Amino acid sequence: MASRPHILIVEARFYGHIADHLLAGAKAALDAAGATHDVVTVPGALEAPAAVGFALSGADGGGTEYDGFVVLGCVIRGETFHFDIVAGESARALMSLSVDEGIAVGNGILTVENEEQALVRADPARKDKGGEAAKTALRMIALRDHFGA
Ligand SMILES: Nc1c(NC[C@H](O)[C@H](O)[C@H](O)CO)[nH]c(=O)[nH]c1=O
Ligand SMILES: CC(=O)[C@@H](O)COP(=O)(O)O
Repeated sequence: MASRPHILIVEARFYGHIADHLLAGAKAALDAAGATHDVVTVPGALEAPAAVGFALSGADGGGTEYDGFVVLGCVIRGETFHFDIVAGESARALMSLSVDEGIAVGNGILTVENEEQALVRADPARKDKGGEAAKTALRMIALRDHFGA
């Protein structure tokens, strides 16, 4: 793994107060690991995979300055099928990017039934899913480096 992994955090701010918690947890985990990071925001979880793709293509059209990616967001079920689309498609697209592009991704997009479930999972002092996603990205960077991939 790079001496100081450089991470892109993609933050979906559909629920800003939830995103704030997730971001705090992710930043704390990256800082504790000695990693550096940049943060970009997107409107919602559906846009998060595209942001990763933009970073991968980059200004020079190839490669990326980032060793890995942490994607943060919160999808809360409403009255319609849209939850399934947003939750399912964002996860599917991130999974496809990680497998097809061989990139290290920590998926910290919460998919929950209500705000209380989201708060418990976003809070760094409780389930800290943002920190968990950051640690996952770092682990996958190390694993990729182990295989020389
Ligand atoms: N309902 C939630 C959304 N919906 C918005 C979509 O993510 C997307 O921005 C919109 O469909 C325009 O393309 N996004 C979340 O992140 N969380 C939700 O609960
Ligand atoms: C997950 C969503 O897109 C959700 O906010 C949509 O709510 P609704 O299904 O009530 O329109």
